[in-house]
Amino acid sequence: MNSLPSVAIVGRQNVGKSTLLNRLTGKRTAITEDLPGTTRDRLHVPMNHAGRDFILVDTGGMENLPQEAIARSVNDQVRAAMKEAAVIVFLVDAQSGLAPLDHEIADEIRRAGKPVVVAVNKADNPRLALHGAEFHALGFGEPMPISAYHGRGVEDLLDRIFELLPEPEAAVVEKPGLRIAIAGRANVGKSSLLNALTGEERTIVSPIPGTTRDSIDTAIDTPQGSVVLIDTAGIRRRGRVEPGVEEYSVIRSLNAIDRADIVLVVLDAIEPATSQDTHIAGYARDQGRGLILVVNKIDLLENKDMTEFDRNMAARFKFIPYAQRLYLSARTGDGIDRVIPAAFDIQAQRSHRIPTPELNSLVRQALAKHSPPSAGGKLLKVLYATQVGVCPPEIVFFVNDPKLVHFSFQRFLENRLREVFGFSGTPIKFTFKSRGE
Ligand SMILES: Nc1nc2c(ncn2[C@@H]2O[C@H](COP(=O)(O)OP(=O)(O)OP(=O)(O)O)[C@@H](O)[C@H]2O)c(=O)[nH]1
Ligand SMILES: Nc1nc2c(ncn2[C@@H]2O[C@H](COP(=O)(O)OP(=O)(O)OP(=O)(O)O)[C@@H](O)[C@H]2O)c(=O)[nH]1
Repeated sequence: MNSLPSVAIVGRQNVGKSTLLNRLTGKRTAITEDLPGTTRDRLHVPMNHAGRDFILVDTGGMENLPQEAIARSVNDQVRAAMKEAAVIVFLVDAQSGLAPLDHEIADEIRRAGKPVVVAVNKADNPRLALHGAEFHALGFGEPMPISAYHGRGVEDLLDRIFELLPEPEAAVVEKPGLRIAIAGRANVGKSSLLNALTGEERTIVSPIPGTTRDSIDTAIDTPQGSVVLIDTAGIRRRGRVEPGVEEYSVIRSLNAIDRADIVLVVLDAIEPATSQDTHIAGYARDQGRGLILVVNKIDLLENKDMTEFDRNMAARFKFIPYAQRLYLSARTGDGIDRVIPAAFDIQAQRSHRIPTPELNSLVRQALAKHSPPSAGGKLLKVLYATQVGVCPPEIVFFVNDPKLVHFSFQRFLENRLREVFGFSGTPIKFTFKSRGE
């Protein structure tokens, strides 16, 4: 995956992490205060230095706060940030000097095994800068004296970070084939589905939520054509497992959707519509991906008549009425053989191009049936429609006044289009432009 490298600023409380972040980004993004522990949640700020893009990550202070729980979750977040980081900026304080906790943090940083630069902050004048030497003891080479507050040494620090950043990745050569993402929250059976589709035990399946860590692409040949399965780490429910790691799982899952043609939103038959489920499906829709709602674990359902269940599903997911719904069991294999053909079918529908004359005659007929909306006596006129894109299909309507287009009218047009041209399983993008635009 071609994601931007991140640079984590790590250090105990009150050494000036937020101040440094503000200085580096030239913005007042972080809240700084004299109170220790102000920076609670991590901040990610995109940066560019000397033509390199990276993401600067501010971490909370690594202090053993009396409120054990909060402290531990902060530490987990810091660890997660370090794990993800390409470079670590270890920030220490020239004015308070080398503290025992600095050594503990140094050990943590060593465990992360990343390139490190020690920045000695609050070295506001040359005398204080001399104090920097004692931080040699941390074992990360020459410490760099800086003053985040006054801006001293900050450019040099950026240059040093730049040197430590890895070479930009060569553009990843994506494998050819239909790209199918297996998305869903933790424990719905994504790994099991992947195994069932590939026909081998290639991922570790476990009843403990959060077992699938990294997204791995798997290429398979099917009777319908080549497929690349994009596996995603579960989108975890907030506060459930390992704070910090959860956040990265969400980003990774959304990344997988970004890279896919078709998204399998995997649901658990026992609990098929949590807000996480609808969030994932909504994201896939907004990205214009083909959508299949895969209800897994149907072997656990007592009532085998799915009519009522399916009616409820349609109601819960009425924001994507065109999404296909498949019922299966990754465990027993029941229904598995319908997944890949359904994905190829949707891809064909997403790729369909309506010839302009056909499209316009459909629009004319639709308008004749449903009198178009008007406002203050002004009637909406559709002058011309044309499909400008595929995957997802995108249709532009030239009208006399786009303000006259109501949501209900758009829905009416969409329904007519779907009745005639299908477009099953795919969102359609509509744009209304005024004549001359
Ligand atoms: N003299 C001096 N003070 C600084 C400098 N940089 C930061 N400070 C002060 O140090 C205090 C703590 O700064 P913050 O940026 O909030 O520190 P932090 O590390 O983000 O703190 P936590 O959120 O508690 O982890 C503030 O009062 C800053 O004004 C500096 O270069 N020189
Ligand atoms: N009864 C039944 N259990 C299933 C089925 N599919 C998966 N499971 C079980 O559900 C649990 C979670 O399955 P996984 O495949 O690890 O789920 P996941 O979505 O990859 O989970 P994370 O790694 O947490 O994101 C395991 O105990 C599986 O054995 C199924 O079709 N029927």
